Amino acid sequence: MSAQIYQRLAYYGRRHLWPSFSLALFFNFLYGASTGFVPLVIRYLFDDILPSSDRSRLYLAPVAILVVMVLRAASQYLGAYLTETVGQSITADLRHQLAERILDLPQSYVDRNSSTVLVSRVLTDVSLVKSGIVDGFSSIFKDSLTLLVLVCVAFYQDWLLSLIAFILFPVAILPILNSSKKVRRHSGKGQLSLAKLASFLQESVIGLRVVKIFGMQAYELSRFDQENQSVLKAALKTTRAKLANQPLMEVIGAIGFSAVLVYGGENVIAGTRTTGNFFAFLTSLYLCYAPFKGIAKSNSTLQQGVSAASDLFNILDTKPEPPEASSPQSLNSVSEGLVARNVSFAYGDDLVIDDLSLELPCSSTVALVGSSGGGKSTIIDLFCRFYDPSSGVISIDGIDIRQLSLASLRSLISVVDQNTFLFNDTVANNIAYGLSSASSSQIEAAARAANAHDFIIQLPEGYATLIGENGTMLSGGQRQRIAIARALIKDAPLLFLDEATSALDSASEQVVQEALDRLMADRTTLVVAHRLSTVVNADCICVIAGGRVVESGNHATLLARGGTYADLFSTQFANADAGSPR
Ligand SMILES: Nc1ncnc2c1ncn2[C@@H]1O[C@H](COP(=O)(O)OP(=O)(O)OP(=O)(O)O)[C@@H](O)[C@H]1O
Repeated sequence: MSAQIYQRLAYYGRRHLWPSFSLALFFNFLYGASTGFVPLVIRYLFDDILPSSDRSRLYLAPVAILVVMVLRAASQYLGAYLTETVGQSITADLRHQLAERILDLPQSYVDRNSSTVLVSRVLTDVSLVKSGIVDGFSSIFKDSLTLLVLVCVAFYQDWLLSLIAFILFPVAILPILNSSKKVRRHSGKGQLSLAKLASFLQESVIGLRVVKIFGMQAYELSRFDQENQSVLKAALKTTRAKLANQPLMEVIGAIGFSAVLVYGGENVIAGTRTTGNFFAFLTSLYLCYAPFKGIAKSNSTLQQGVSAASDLFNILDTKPEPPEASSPQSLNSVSEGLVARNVSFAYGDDLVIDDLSLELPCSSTVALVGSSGGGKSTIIDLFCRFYDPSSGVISIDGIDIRQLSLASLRSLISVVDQNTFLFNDTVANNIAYGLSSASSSQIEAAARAANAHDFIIQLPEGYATLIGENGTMLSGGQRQRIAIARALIKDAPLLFLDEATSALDSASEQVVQEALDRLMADRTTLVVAHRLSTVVNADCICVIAGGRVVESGNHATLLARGGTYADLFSTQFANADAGSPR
């Protein structure tokens, strides 16, 4: 499992193999090799220079050490910088791929997962992967090279003493592997809890009005604290697993060092070993200690990165849905219309659309009405291919929409619903969202047609005004008119209106309805509406109940029939002094 993750991370690294990674390898090797030079100089000093009382060679030694140390410092700087470059570039690639995948995530995935958890998880995971690669992997890499050089130097100096010093090192491998698993497990749980925590906070901020009006601050805080405790527990477990190796390393190091001290010391006293030889060996051993401990420490950082990478790869492996046809077709316009034949669809096991058949002829207006939960919005989602039906066919001009490329299908459709989503950008950019190349005169024309121009020019910076997160600076009716202007600019032949005026008061509704009338002109329109007054002029009204069409016809026919529509209509006009239908 983790081998696959390393493999995939290595795959990302391939692009940076030359020159960054290769040079990083070279400089890290140089760094390790230069460390190994120190004990050799010490041995030379004690065994050759000092006994010979040769002053010229004595002054040469510090010069040599200085040169090597300058080389070492430069290697350290360049090695660290290049490794960081590789790590940062890999994480940038990963971020790009994640953004690409998130923009393509299946709607069902988005329905199942909290958006904040997803977003904050991705962000924390990416930063952990970065630390795993840059801090973890690069330190392990550098320390391993240094350790390798020092062990070689030690064996070169004295294989027997080296054997005594290093014989216990392999004992540390099993506990390290064991703690790696624990670090991965607890760190994964901690990341999830942290993401949930972020989600709580964001929800509380977005829903602050509701929290305050219901006086639920204490309740929200207790929910937060519960998750906060989970984060704390996971963090402490991760820390315990991380720290577990340190004492073991110390003990192994101390045992090795003591054994060398006794055996080597005996040799020096017995005269079978020179002091220089022994001191140089002890120096090698001492120098081994830092990289040896460093490997164990960095391994934990690497494991956290591996755990985070595994979560990110799960997102990357989510198949985009719905799938594109193997050789998708394109349509630039609609000449016949849209037809749904015997379409069924379920959210999980919950059948919501049941053998529905419906026609939306070109240039006509068809209305979907009916009680809440009947499946009207789901029908629009199916027409946009946010979901695919489990059976039946939806076609445009006789072509199954699954055979059309997603881009082509969606270029034929504009949707205006009651929850218009606006981006935290300028008014102009929000209007031009469907056509980023739109000129300012096109934007203004669309805004005028959408009855939005007058309020836009009242804004502090007119069309250049930033409208805040999801257009918080605007009223519901203003947001709707921006959405209508956006649809006008897109100029798609199919228009789906889902309760586009339901959230508005009658004065705003009138202004928005006027704009909608302009938008609907010469377009093929599907309107979902609860207020029947808005759909009486439709060419065809379909009453939806239990995911199927239970009645259809124009207003007059349906009223005359005296069925469900007639009941709905009379109830609405009896309950509300809604005035006469348009
Ligand atoms: N993303 C979803 N996941 C699971 N079930 C869903 C989802 N969206 C809607 N549903 C369920 O599907 C059914 C139909 O919902 P839909 O929104 O299509 O009805 P509707 O007729 O548009 O309702 P309304 O008039 O209240 O907007 C409902 O029972 C709803 O709970």
